Amino acid sequence: MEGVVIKELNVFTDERGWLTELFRNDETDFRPVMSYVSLTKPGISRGPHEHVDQSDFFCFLGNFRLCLWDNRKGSVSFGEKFVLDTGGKPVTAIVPPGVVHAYKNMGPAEGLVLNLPDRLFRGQGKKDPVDEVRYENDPDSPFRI
Ligand SMILES: Cc1cn([C@H]2C[C@H](O)[C@@H](COP(=O)(O)OP(=O)(O)O[C@H]3O[C@@H](C)C(=O)[C@@H](O)[C@H]3O)O2)c(=O)[nH]c1=O
Repeated sequence: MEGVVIKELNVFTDERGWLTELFRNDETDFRPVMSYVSLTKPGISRGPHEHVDQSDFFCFLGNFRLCLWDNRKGSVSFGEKFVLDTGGKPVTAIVPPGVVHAYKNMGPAEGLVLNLPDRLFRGQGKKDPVDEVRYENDPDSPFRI
């Protein structure tokens, strides 16, 4: 899908556990301005959401299904749907504005998702409206996970 970047991370495992790099500014032009982490319980979804100006940089740590819908009228992939099952592998996904996104924890355990978006949530000093269209409570929405 145009502008979406999915990357399966290179995991270094040893007797203590594992380590993986999430972000390097020599590998992408993407420039995060904040980060947060959320925990999602088994069987639970977050989204679908769409941003007007913000791109998200998600990192999935758990067994997640990511669904994307291209809602950008000028895009070559307008109307396309994309589904990725991480299968428990750490995966990052850059999701541009206008691409509707949702994810669901498909596994039996709690899962973590980090996000390094390129806009501040509610702007400088949290004074602005949230840049987000939320579809999860819209019964007429075509976006269903
Ligand atoms: C996203 C965010 C939320 N919050 C707060 C607001 C609220 O009280 C609580 C939970 O926020 P939300 O309900 O927005 O969380 P959530 O529904 O998980 O929102 C996220 O969903 C995924 C699918 C995305 O698309 C992300 O961009 C983001 O919108 O955390 C922050 O303080 N900072 C943040 O950056």
